[in-house]
Parts: sequence; structure tokens; C-alpha cells
Amino acid sequence: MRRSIATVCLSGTLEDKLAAAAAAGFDGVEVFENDLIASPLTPRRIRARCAELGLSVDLYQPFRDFEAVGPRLHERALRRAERKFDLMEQLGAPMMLVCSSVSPDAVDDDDLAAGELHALAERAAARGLKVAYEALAWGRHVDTWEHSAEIVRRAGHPALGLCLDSFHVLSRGGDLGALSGFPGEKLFFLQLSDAPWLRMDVLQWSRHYRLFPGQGGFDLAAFVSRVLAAGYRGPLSLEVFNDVFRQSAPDRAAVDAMRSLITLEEDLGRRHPEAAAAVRDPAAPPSAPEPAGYAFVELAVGGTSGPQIAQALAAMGFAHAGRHRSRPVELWQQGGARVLLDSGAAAAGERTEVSALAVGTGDPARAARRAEALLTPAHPPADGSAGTRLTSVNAPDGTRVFFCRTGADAPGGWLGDFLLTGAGHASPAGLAGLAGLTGIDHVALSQPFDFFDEATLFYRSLLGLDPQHDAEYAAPFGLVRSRAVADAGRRVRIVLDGTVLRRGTWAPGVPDPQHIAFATDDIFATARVLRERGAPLLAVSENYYDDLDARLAPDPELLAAMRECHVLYDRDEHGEFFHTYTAVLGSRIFFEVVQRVGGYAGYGAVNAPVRMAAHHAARTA
Ligand SMILES: O=C(O)c1ccc(O)c(O)c1
Ligand SMILES: [Mg+2]
Repeated sequence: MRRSIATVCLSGTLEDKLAAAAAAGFDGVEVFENDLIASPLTPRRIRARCAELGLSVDLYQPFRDFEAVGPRLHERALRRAERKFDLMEQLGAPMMLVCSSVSPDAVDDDDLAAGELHALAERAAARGLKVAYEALAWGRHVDTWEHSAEIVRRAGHPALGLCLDSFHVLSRGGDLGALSGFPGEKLFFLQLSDAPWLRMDVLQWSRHYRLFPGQGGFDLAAFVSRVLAAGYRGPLSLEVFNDVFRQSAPDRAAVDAMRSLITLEEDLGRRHPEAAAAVRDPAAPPSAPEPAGYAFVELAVGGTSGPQIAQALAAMGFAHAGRHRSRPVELWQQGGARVLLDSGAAAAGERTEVSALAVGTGDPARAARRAEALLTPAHPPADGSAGTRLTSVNAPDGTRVFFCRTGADAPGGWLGDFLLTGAGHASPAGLAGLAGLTGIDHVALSQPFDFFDEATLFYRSLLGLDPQHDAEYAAPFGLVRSRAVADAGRRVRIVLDGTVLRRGTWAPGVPDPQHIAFATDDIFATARVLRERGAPLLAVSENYYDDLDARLAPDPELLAAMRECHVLYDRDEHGEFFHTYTAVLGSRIFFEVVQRVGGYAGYGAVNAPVRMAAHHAARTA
């Protein structure tokens, strides 16, 4: 299917937007009127620029407040339209979008609206142009797609058809059930956007909070499948009004947009193969190989934080299991949990952070081809000193994602790059190590406010993960939101955290904290070993336990053990969750130990504000 994007989605001048759309691989654009009016380029010049860039101009929009106004205003509106048709001829735009009127002059008369749109379509047809009529969710009299379809039907003009916009339909809880009776050739244009489910004025919601598909809560695959089943074969066109994207670098936003469309098409093929068959893309990305879990997580450490983190890992029962043959990287291991400490970047400063995630997979080459198809260039496979070849890509947040062939110890496996000490390495995945840690439960990466939605879509689509949990909570230094993505087997879980508002300079919390959570089958046994070995555990406020008692009334002995071991607790209808933390090590890293009981699939988000306050207290003590 052809892929298009409305220029309103991107920041910058019209020229910036066109260049970004073309660079990201879009086939066409919807030219937004305001972008054109503000441009120093003539419509002819814009047309030539689009042609140079290989972009078609699919739509000119929006033409507002046209229909159902009566003869005097109708004549004026037609004159206005003729001027825009002149422009569209120069621009090479074949179709004009007319959105339903919000004018107080419009009257509630479908026959009048149909008659006036018929007259407009007649003028358009005389020039070989078409008109697509779109119901805005806040239109004065026409605010549902069914109503706009009825007016298009009554007008009965071949140059007049329908523009469907997922936001206007889905924001109102509408569905496309009735579309099956609507002639497919009358479906002129399809605009797509996602959005978070919010309870607010629909115009505000639309103008500020739309997202690219896959970043919000709408079921766009189901929506598009209906439209395709009804016979639509025009472009899939993104139309997103979003306060953040409006000020983001357009190249990066356009790549995010394209990734969202590719992922949507993939969802469509997976969940609605009948509809998708008509539009299958031969260059579609290969499916994500099933992840086998975390092969390792690598931390970049500095001269001070490196020894501090190594000491903390040792106190947590990790063994120093190996040293890289050619780089200053140390391998620490316990059970199936492997952490690499890379001090090679120390010259860059003391910033301590998650530098890489490594996912085990049976097919690293396919994972790399998928990344490329999702506009994330893979690094050339690095030749390890022992002949291993590691495939990796850079996430937009700078984290490197490695794809490691499963079986690290097999010949050619990545462990071959390490001189092994013989310690720790002996305890295979799934078997508890010294402190009972069995593996990595999840990794939490915080994202800058402007890139939160991009990051969640990126990790999801790259690794074939599904959105799992969304949480929003009031932390001591501002609101935080958190979104978890995981594979169906829950072997790779990533939690992405961000602030709900762009953060000011006052907030004294840990800047962009990141953490690795290790799994245990017995949190109290683990916590006691950690304490005996002097791990830097985080003390939790007494108030927390008093409140826990009031809220959930845990067994008194259990509560006492939690107090003693600084273990936090949550439960839901599926099971229970116990977790405990270390202090912050270096600038922004800490560790967590978690025990899941039953089917609890969350992350104890309810306790995050308490943890943040405790981290703050520990750092200022
Ligand atoms: O917010 C608007 O005015 C507006 C304009 C054109 C569209 O296609 C649309 O969906 C919304
Ligand atoms: Mg629209």
C-alpha cells in the first residue's frame, strides 16, 4: 500500500517537512494549507520539489465550513473553493479534503448539505479534481462518519466521496460496522492516527494528543481491516496533531511515523490476514524471532562507579565470571543473570548507564534484517576476538541492542570473547546462584519526555513485544508514566519510564534513573543474603509498612519480614509481587530484586513513589 503523511505531523517549514517525509520513505503527502500559505515557494515550485523527492501530493486540506449554509454564503464558498482549485491544479493535488462545518451559519439540513457538496463536486470534476468529505468529531451538525456517509450518498456525485479519519471515528466510540454496505469506490481517503484514551473535550484531544499508530490505545489494525474489506485501496495516510511532534526534529519524527505504519501493516497481516491480503507489502519486515530472554545487560561505568557497581554485584552474590579478551569489559554472573561492566567509555565521564541490552535469539540475522526494515540500521557484525560475530542496532535512545545467538557457551557463542574465570559461569540459566537470583526479570529505561512514545513503539516493534502495562503515578518530584512491553513468553520485559510533563530544572530526583531487576524465587532468603554480604540495600519508610497494613492487611509475620528486609509488596487478582532495591550507584543505576507469585504480571508501580523518595533520602543523607 502507498504510505503518506500529512505535513501537519512534522515540525519545520514545508520544505523541511517534505524532505523529512521523503527521507523516511513516504510515497506521498497531504499538504496542509497553513504550511503552503506560509511557504515562500509557489505551488508550482512545491509540486516540482515533491517530484524531485519522489513524493506525490495526495490531498490538499483542509477546506472548512463549506456545507449547509444557504444560497448567499454558498456562492461565496464556491468562489473560495475555485481559488483553491486553481492552486491545487498548480500543486498537482488531485483531491481536496472538506471537513464538516463548525460554523454557526451552517444549518442542520442534510439535503441542503448534499446539494451544496454536489455543486462543489461538479466544479471539481470540471477540472478533473475530487472532493473527500470528512466528519470532524466536533462538527456542528455532522460529527459522525455515518452522517457524512449519508450526505455523500444523497449528493450522489462521482467526484464526491468520503474521507475516513480513525481519530474522529474511534474517539467517539464509533465503529465501522455499517461500512460493509457503503460502496468501496466512494471511500476516497483514509487518515490514520492513534491516541491515548482520555476523557476530555474531543477537539482538544484531537489537536494535542494524537499519536502515530501503535503509540496509543486505539485498535487501528481492526479499523483499517474494515476499511480495506469495504474496498478502500488509496494510501494509508498519517494525520497526527501532537504538541511534541510539532516541535521535534522532523527527520526523526518522520522515521518514527514510518516505523509506526510498517508495524501497523504487520499487525494487520497478523490479525486480519483476509483484509491484509489485498495490500501485502513484498518488502515487509521479517517477523521478530522469538526472544529467548536476556543474554546480558551491559552497563557503561566510570572510574568511580565501576568499582562501586562491581562491589555491589559481588555483595548481591554475583561472581566475576570473565574478562573480555580485547576490551575493558568484565562479566558478572549469577544463575541466568549476566551483567557486563564496560569501563571503556570512562573517558567520556562518570556517567553510568545501561549501554546495551542483549536479547538471545535463534536467528540474529533475521533480527537484523527486521531492524533494517524498521529503519534502524544494523551495525556491521562486530568480529569478536574469538571469531564470534555479534549483531547489534542502536535504539533511538542510544542504547545498543545486541542479538545474540542462543547458547552463549556453544562454539562461536558470545561468551567465546571472554576469558572465563570458571566462577559463576558454572551456574546455568534457571538455577539459582549464591543469593538465589535466577535471571533478569526486566530492565527499566527512562526516556526523555520528548521521546517516550517513539521509544515504546521502537522497542515493541523491533523485538516483537506487546504493550503490557501503562501506569501513571505522582512521584515526589513530578508525575511519572510507565509503560511495559514484553514478549508473550515474558522472557524479555522492558519498562519505559518518562515524565508526564517536560521536566524543569528544579526537580532533585535521580536524573533519568535506569535499573535492572533480577528474579528470585525466595525474596526473603535473597534479601537476607544480600544484607549479610553488605549489599547497599535501600531502606524503606516505616510509614509505607503502616499503610500496607492498613490497605492490604498482610499476614503479620509476613509484614514483619517485609519491614525487616525492606521488601515492598503489591498484589492483584492474578498474584503477588515482592521487591526490594539497592541504592543508586553511580549517576543513575540501581538494581531491584523481584519475586513474582502466581500470575502477577505488573511491576509494583504503586510503590514507585516510595522508592523514589527513599532514593532521594539516601542520596542526600
Ligand atoms: O483539527 C482540525 O481542524 C482538523 C482538520 C483536518 C482534519 O483532517 C482533521 O482530522 C482535523
Ligand atoms: Mg482528519
